[in-house]
Amino acid sequence: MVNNPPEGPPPAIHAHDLTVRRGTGRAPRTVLDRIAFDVPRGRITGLLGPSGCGKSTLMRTVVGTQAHVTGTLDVLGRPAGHPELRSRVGYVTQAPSVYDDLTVRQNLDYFAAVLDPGRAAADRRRAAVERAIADVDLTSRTTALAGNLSGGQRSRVSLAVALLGTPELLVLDEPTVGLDPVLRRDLWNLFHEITAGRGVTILVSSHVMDEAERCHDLLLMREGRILAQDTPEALRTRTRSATVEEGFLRLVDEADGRVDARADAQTGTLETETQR
Ligand SMILES: Nc1ncnc2c1ncn2[C@@H]1O[C@H](COP(=O)(O)OP(=O)(O)OP(=O)(O)O)[C@@H](O)[C@H]1O
Repeated sequence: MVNNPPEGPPPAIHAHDLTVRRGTGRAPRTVLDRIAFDVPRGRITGLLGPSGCGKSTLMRTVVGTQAHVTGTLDVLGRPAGHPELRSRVGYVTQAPSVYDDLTVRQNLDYFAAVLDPGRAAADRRRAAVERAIADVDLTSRTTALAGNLSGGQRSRVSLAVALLGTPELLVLDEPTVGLDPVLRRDLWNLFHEITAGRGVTILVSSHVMDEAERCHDLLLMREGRILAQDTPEALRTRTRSATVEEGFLRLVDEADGRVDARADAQTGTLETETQR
């Protein structure tokens, strides 16, 4: 691998010269454009940027479900999409992938059976389901139909499914969309517990800049490129900004050569929580 510091463990994700094209026909669009970044292990890395900048595409590429990929993308020391990564990487898509007509426990039993099939694995599956339900704090709702749960609870079921295989890396695509501030805080606390307690690496996307402050590290994206990779504090200091959002806008202006036009950039580049 290239660009790794000599000391410390290798990053959970290493990308170099990574390009993704999407769309059919003669002229597919370049959605990720020769990007390079590292995601350190055992930390929460936030992937932030405006709607349409390529966050979901990058996540799909990391979990190996995206076509038309060129360049280098190593995940947990293997090329993205390697079969060995199936049980080592958990992925939660934007829409909660649960069956509404099954209960919480039935959903988890089903996904556990897909992940670890066979009679011989029954005890292991039962233990994994119990642990995942406890992890997301849904022990009191195991017999509820998923279709009758609140948005936050459904997100938790999706997260529990992703936790079933005890992944080393969790890829979470905008898990807090549509949740109220209390549920968002609870979910972020859960992410921190998962990372601190088990050393799991989390790559989580959001287009709400407030959430940047909850991450250990940030990848700021814009129009298919990485604008910055930093900790929230380093980003604020480097850009002499009070918030990550302000720092992001300053970087956008610098990239556009519009350092004096920040007021323009504030008009809708990003969504803040108060606007949602
Ligand atoms: N199936 C597709 N075919 C062609 N282009 C696509 C397809 N899906 C997404 N795109 C384009 O790729 C770009 C990146 O989309 P992507 O969904 O990765 O962005 P995003 O940052 O996750 O957006 P959001 O925050 O709204 O989910 C967008 O310009 C989008 O129009």
